[in-house]
Amino acid sequence: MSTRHRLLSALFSRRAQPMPQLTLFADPASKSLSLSPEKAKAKTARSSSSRAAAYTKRDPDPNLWELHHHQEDMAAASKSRVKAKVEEVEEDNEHTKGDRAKGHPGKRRAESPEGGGVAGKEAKRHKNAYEIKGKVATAEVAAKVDEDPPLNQLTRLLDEKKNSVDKGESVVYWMRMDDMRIEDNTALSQASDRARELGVPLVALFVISPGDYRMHDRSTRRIDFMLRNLRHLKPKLDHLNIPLHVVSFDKRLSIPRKLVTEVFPHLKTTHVFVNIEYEVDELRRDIATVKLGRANGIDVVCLHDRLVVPPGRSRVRRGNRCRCSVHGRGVGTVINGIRGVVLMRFRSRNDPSIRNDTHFGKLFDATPIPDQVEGFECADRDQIAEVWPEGTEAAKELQLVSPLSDGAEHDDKNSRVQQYQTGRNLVDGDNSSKLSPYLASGVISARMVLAEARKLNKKGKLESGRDTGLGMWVQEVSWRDFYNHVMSTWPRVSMGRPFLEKFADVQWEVDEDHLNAWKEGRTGFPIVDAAMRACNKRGWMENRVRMVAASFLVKSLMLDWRLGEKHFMENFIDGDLAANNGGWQWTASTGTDPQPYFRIFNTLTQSEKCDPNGDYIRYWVPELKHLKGKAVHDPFHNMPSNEFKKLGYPAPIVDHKQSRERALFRYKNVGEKEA
Ligand SMILES: Cc1cc2nc3c(=O)[nH]c(=O)nc-3n(C[C@H](O)[C@H](O)[C@H](O)COP(=O)(O)OP(=O)(O)OC[C@H]3O[C@@H](n4cnc5c(N)ncnc54)[C@H](O)[C@@H]3O)c2cc1C
Repeated sequence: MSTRHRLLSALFSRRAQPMPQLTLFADPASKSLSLSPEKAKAKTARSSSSRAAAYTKRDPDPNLWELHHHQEDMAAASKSRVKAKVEEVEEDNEHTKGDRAKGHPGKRRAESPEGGGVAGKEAKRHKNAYEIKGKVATAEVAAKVDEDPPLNQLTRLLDEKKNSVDKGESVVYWMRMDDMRIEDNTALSQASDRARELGVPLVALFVISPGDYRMHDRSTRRIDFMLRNLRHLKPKLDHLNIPLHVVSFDKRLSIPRKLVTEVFPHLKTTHVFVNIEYEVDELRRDIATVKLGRANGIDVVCLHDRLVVPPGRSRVRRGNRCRCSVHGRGVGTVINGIRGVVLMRFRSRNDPSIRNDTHFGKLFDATPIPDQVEGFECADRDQIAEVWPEGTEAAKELQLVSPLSDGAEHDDKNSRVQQYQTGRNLVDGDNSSKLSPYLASGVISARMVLAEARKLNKKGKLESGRDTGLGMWVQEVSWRDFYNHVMSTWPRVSMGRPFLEKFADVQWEVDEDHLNAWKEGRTGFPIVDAAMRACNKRGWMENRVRMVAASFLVKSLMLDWRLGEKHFMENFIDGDLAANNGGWQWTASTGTDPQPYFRIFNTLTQSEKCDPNGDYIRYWVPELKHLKGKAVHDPFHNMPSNEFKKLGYPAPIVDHKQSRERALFRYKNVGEKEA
């Protein structure tokens, strides 16, 4: 058994053996797991060049993004460099100004500086109100963007008749941080076809943007995973004689201009292929790149790749509800309709003569992949790398509940995938695939996993439904598709707005101590604390405990769901805006599928259901490791107070019954606080 598999089974298969504490990472007996100070030393890479350049014609009523771009450009021209934090503050302020400049009086904002419900002076005292301020669009701006979502704008742009472009000397595949693979990659596959047609070499490009990562709350683990995957891909591309060119632009809004005016000309290309990212900022970046490219004789081709079924091709609505179950069946129907999942083939490699080319030959070593990104140094990189190794092969090797695992072909009752139906809500064992980091970074594609899932069905169909483990698993993968559909159709959700605007002004508590207790796993609710400590230590959580921890923050502590959304993004290795936002909005009852506000998770009941023997809690909350029986779920109410005190574990920070009533009142009477 490899070191990694030992570690994985230690971390995930808790029933089988006594669970080691997470200090096992530094286990002296296992040298490969101990921290290496040398490795931890970071080299930082940053390229910064500020060339003022004219930007494309602006709309008379510029949207927020373009406004930001303009302001950033002006700032770049006048100042050489401003510290990262200061920049964000300025950007946030411009955001607010921008809304007003467009004639939006910002009524909600005046009442609720967070764009949500913490009113007046109180909000200003809340440190975290500042953190999320500026990332929350006003209701008016969000509604306007929803009217004509950026994906529609991009689609129209791509459908427009375009002028033919000159041949150029290369074709570029611009790899994004969520399509980090060679296999089944639409843009890469089409770029390689085009290069072959034109008889020119294919070049892979990767853009690092710390400013983008800061703005989008990327976790250090996710960025480290990105770099590891990039390093893993480089020799593979090299083997195909494809150079990987890596550039770094701190200012995310300058990317289209930098690429079109500097990078693409340097790569001597007029044909660029990308896979579309469905987040608002990313779509706007692509719109700008396509427009600017066209104005400069460069064709930027944007393709659907991230999802099994591209947005809009499967029904997500029934009546006036937008439901994943409908979508899940839609995915099955589309795939079975086209007789299977179509995987993209990568057909051609560059001619080896590229290496002797005076220009392209140099690209192979010109831009090394940085060891770390400044501001995103991953403190626990070695441990995280052991648990979540990079590369498509590693994803396929996960011996967990996945159609990709060995043994998955046994679709009898012993099959792990079939057991998913009963096991998926249990957190005390090895019950789910752990593929989310790989799917979020595109190290494997959702098409690849569904193609494997389809093979497991005896009739060769893609099952989707709640009746079998496999069907259920496919449905879970459909959630990923679904939330991307939602985000691209209602971009408001990636602008900090609730999907259901009627809950925008729910009144949130302002309590730094409660927020920190939640983040650090010190709430006195063992299952919540276990989940949050797991999040902090391994950058990942099982779905059920994500829901429990999220529900506790929102409904029990009555803290703004966006604070939790941000914290998860900043810590998870699988941080993904669509899935994370979808999960938070579902839990906060502000989202699509029904989780009505009056359905509030009972933390204790959830704990007993998802961790029946308490093993998960004992593992992550060592203060409770000697507790027997049900006391482990609620030690405060099940132990004499002097015994409880000896545990060194906190008493519950809220009363479940009272907090439930408070949540019910605040959701029912949006904008009000109970007397
Ligand atoms: C509050 C909250 C935040 C979340 N944040 C993220 C996130 O940042 N990134 C992320 O990938 N998932 C997120 N999820 C969804 C889900 O919890 C994880 O995808 C899942 O726990 C990953 O474990 P797994 O790979 O073993 O999943 P499995 O159960 O094996 O499912 C297979 C795959 O299906 C997809 N999937 C499963 N459930 C969901 C779901 N509810 N929504 C979207 N996709 C799903 C994932 O890609 C997953 O890897 C969140 C859920 C909640 C409730």
